[in-house]
Amino acid sequence: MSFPYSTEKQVALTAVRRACALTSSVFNKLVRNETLTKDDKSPVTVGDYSAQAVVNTVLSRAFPADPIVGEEDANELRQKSGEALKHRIVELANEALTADLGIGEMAEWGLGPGQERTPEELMDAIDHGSDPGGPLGRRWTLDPIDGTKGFLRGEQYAVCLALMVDGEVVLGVIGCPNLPVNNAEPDGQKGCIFVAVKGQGAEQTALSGANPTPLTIPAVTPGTLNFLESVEAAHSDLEFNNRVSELLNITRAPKRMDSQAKYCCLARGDGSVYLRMPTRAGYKEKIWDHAPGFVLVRECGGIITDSRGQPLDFGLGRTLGENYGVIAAGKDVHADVLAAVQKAQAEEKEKSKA
Ligand SMILES: Nc1ncnc2c1ncn2[C@@H]1O[C@H](COP(=O)(O)OS(=O)(=O)O)[C@@H](OP(=O)(O)O)[C@H]1O
Ligand SMILES: [Mg+2]
Ligand SMILES: [Mg+2]
Ligand SMILES: [Mg+2]
Repeated sequence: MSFPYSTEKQVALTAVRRACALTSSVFNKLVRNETLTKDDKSPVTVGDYSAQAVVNTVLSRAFPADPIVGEEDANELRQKSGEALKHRIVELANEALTADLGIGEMAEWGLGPGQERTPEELMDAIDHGSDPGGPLGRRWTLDPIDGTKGFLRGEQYAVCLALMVDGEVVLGVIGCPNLPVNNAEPDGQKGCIFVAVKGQGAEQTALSGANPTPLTIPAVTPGTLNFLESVEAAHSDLEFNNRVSELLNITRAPKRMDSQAKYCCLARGDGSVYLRMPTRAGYKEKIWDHAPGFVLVRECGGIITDSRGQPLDFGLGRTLGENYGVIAAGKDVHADVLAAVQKAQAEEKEKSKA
């Protein structure tokens, strides 16, 4: 008997693993070994586009009818000025697609030696990510490099892919090439991939390995609570997190890292609360920044809501709609965090009246 979504899981793991190998190689070739100015955007651009080309190529071969909501589009690459960038992207994407087949990978998914794509096919694959999203039907959402700033710093970033059916996230895969396989050994082996399927639990595997470990968020012992939060102050209200920590009597320092690696750390107990509140009115969170993390947290036994205590709605389009923030935590702590968040919000409201 095969479980629901078992083929989708295998295809998604394959696509994300190949994209992770690609982004690691982009980092080694372009960031580490070449002289680039600090604010040069090209390595991350090359990485984003080529990873989206690879994942979308695999998905559309395996599931030709499925739309994809992807972060990137190929407009810039189709301009004359994008020629050099395009050339590099085509080379990298083809390198990733034509690598030998690994365990569980199928040539029918457009993979393996001899499966090169033309530049046009790869540009079309990138643009296959232009679906507007919505409440009905089956669709994927992809963030080819989440945590672009972390990628450039050589710190945390993630390749993130999820499948939604009628607005419900049913499968999520997050590849974290720089995350230690074991949090207790920060200098040990790095690179892991997380997968969750609705109703079937979640697991972690080393990117170079084959044996998954099931994941459950451990119960938090009082006094050991800590926050997982963004690095960029522009992405999440870190002052607000600070106040919520005070209200919860948290003494441990927050763990800051880029990308949905935060959800992965929560899933395996490397941090106990992921809190992300908006820094300004008007910014709408993108579905690809949260969909895989959402199903991962739930399948690890955690709770994830906005600051009203409502679940996130992935059926509204490319964004989560009006931004009420995100609170993700184990089931034993979520209610307390939610209450503290609401108290801090009430305090802010009082202050703004004064
Ligand atoms: N103003 C604002 N508010 C909230 N979120 C924003 C904002 N601007 C951008 N983004 C999105 O943040 C994604 C990265 O989130 P992180 O948690 O990794 O941020 S951080 O890098 O740790 O600071 C980042 O994802 P990537 O672009 O894939 O890196 C953006 O989609
Ligand atoms: Mg992102
Ligand atoms: Mg991105
Ligand atoms: Mg981006």
